[in-house]
Amino acid sequence: MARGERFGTRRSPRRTGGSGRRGWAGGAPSRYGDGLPYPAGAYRDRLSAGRVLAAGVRGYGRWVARAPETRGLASGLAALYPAGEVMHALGPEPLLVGALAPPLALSTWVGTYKAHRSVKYSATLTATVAAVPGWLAFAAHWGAFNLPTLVGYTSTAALAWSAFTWSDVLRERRAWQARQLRWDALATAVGLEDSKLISADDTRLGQCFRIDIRATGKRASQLARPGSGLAEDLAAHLALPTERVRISADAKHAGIIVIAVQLIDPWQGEVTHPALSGTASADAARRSIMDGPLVLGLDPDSGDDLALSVFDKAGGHHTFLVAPTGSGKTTLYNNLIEQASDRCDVLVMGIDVAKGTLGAIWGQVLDAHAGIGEYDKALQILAWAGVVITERSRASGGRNHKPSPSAPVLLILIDELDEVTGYNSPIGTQAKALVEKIYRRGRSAGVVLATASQRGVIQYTGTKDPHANADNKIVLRVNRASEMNNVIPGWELAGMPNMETYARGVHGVALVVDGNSLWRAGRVRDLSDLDAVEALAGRRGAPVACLESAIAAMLPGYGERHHRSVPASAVPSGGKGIGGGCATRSDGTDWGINPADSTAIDRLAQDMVAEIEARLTDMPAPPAQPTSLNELIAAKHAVEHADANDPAVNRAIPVPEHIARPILRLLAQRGPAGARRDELVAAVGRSRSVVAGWLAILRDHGSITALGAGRAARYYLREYAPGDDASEGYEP
Ligand SMILES: Nc1ncnc2c1ncn2[C@@H]1O[C@H](COP(=O)(O)OP(=O)(O)OP(=O)(O)O)[C@@H](O)[C@H]1O
Repeated sequence: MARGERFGTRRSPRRTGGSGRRGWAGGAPSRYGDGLPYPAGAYRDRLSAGRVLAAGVRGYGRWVARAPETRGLASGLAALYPAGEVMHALGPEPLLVGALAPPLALSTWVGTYKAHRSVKYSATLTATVAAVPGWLAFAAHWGAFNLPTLVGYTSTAALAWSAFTWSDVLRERRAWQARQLRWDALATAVGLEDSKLISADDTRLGQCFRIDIRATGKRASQLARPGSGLAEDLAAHLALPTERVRISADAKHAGIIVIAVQLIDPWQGEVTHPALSGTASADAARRSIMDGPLVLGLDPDSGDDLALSVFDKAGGHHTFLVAPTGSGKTTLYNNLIEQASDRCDVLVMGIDVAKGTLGAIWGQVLDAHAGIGEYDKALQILAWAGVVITERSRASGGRNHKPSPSAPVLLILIDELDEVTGYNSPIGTQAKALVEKIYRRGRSAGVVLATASQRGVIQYTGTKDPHANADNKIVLRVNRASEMNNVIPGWELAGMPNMETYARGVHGVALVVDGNSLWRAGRVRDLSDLDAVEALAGRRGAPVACLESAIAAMLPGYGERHHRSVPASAVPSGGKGIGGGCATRSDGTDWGINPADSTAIDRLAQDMVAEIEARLTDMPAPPAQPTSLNELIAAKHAVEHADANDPAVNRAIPVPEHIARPILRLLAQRGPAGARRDELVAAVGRSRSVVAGWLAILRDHGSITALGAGRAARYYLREYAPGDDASEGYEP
C-alpha cells in the first residue's frame, strides 16, 4: 500500500490537474495535466511529518465528530491531565482557580436540567464541569505528574465518563440514532433516500413512523396513493403482508407521511361480544341514546370501537347497509338491536319479510316486527312511523326531537329492502312512499331507518333515498370492488379500504362511513351464534320505553301488537294509556311507561336495582377511624407536591386503585416498550399535573421507573426497565 494511502492523505485534484472527481478509484490519471499517467506508487509530493500530523489530526477530528459527546468528553478529560501540570508550572493561586467551580456548576445545572429535565444527566455534567476548576486548582498546588495523582485522576475521569455515557439522555439519543440509521437503510432500499425519520411511536399492533419526505422530491399524496408501491416495498423488506403496512399523508403537514406498520396480526383474535363473553361492564344501567354512539365492533388497527351514531344532537341518522348474502348482515343487525335496545329511550321495530330472523330471535325485545310474508304488518309499521313523524313535527314545529323513555327514538330495521320497496315487492309502491317519507322527514322527528340490501343499486333499494338521505353507509364484504361505488362513490380517493380484499378470510368485516365521510373499518362483534343471541334477547326482555300515549292512540292496530298489547281495563284510573303507549297522569304528563304493562315494570325494576348497584360500586367503605381536617389538608398538600417530596414521604402515601390500576395495566401491556406520560395521563383520565404527581409517588413506591425527562421520558414497570441498552426500536 502506498504511504499516502496508508495514512489517509488524499491528493488534491486541483494540484494534480486531475479530473476533479473525488475518491480513490476515479482519481486523476495524469501528471501536471499533461495526460501522462503517474507510474504506479509514485507521488509528486514527498510525505512530510507535518502532513502526517495534519492527517492524524483530521482523522481524529472525524473520529470525535462521529460521537461528539462521548469521544469529545474523553478527549477533554485526557487533555485536562497535562493541563494540570501546565497550571502547576504557571503557579496561579489555587483558591482563585477553584473559585470558578460554583458559578460553572450552577450555570451547567440550570442549562442542562432546563433542556433535558434529567437529574442524573444534569448532575453528572454539573459534577464534571465543576470538577475542572477543582482539578486545575489541585494540580496548580500539588502538580499532576506523580503516580497517586495519575491513578486518582484516571479513575475519577473514567467514572465521570461512564456516568455521562450511560445517562438516560444519552441512551435515549443513541436509541434514536440507531432508529434513524435503521430507517435510513430501509429508506434507501425503498427509494426514499434523503427522507428523515421524525418520530416513531408504539401502537397497539406495531409502530407508527412519521417521515419527512420534503428532500425526496416526492409528494405525500403520491406516496400514500394505493398504487404507489411504497407499502408493498416496505412490507417486502419487513417480511410482512402488504396490508400490514399503511401509508397516509399527514393531516397537518404536506411534507410528511405516516407509516403504520402492524407487526402483530390484527385479525388473530376473535372480536367477542361482551354480553356473551361475560365481560360486559358492571355499569348495567341503561343509558340514553344521547350518551354516545352504538358500538358494533372493533377497529383492530387502533383498538377503537366501530361506532354508529343513529341519533345525536343533530337529530337522527339513517343507515344504508349493503351486504351480499353470507357477509354477516344478520350478525351486524344482532349487534344493532342489542345496542339500541340497551338504551332507555329507543324503541326498535323490525321488518324482515324474507327470512323473519329479526322477529324470531329478537321478538320480545322489538316493539313490533313483521316476519316472513307479513307484508301488511310491514306496511303498518311504516305507516305508524309516518304518523309519529307527522305528530312529532306538529308538536315541535320541526325542532329536533328530544328523546326520553316516554318519547323514544324509533329505530326501524328493514332487512332485504328489495322485498319491501324493490321492483318485485308486492307492496313496492305503497312501501316506497312510506320509506321515502321516513328517509326525508324522520331525522328531526326521531324516526330512524336502518335498511339492508344485497346490492346498492336502485333495483334493490327501489328508491334513491338511501343513497341521498342515509348519513351512515355500511359496507360488509362485497364480491366486487365496483359494488362499493354504488354506495360510497369516491371511496378509493378517500383512502377507504376495498371491502372485496380487506382482511381476506376474515368473517364479519365492515366499513362504516358517517355523514361527514369519516370512516372506520374493522370487525363486527361476533353475535353469529343465534341460540346464544336468542338467550341474550330473553334476558334483555321487553323495551322500557314507550311511545307518547297520544301518538300511540292514533296508530291503528298498535295496541294489538304482540306482547305490548294492553287491555284498556288494565289502565289505571286517571291514566290514559291507550294502545300500548305511555300512560299519562291526570295532569297530562307522562308516567314514562305504561303502568299496566307488567313486563315493562319488571324490566324497569330490574334496571333500577342494576343502576343503584352500578352507582354504588365505586363508593368507598366508611373508614374505621375518623380523620381530622388538618390531616386531610396535610395529605392533600403531600399529594399535590409529590414531585418535590422526600421519597420517604411519597412512600407513605397510598396510591388509590383507580389511579394505580390504569397506569400499571398500561405499563404491563407495553412491557419493555414502556409508555409516555401523555399516554398514562390519557389512561387515567385526570389532569396532567395530577397524574405527574401520582407517577412520582409510584416511582418512590418502587412500582415503576422512569427513563429520560420531559417529552422524552418513558415509564416502565420495574421488571421491564431497560438495562444498559435501552435501544429497542424498529425490529422487523
Ligand atoms: N362478526 C363476526 N364474527 C365472526 N364470524 C362471523 C361474523 N359475522 C359473520 N360471521 C360468520 O359468517 C356467517 C354468516 O353470517 P350471517 O348469518 O350474519 O350472514 P348473512 O349476511 O346474514 O347471511 P345470509 O344473507 O345468508 O343470511 C356466520 O355464521 C358466522 O360464521
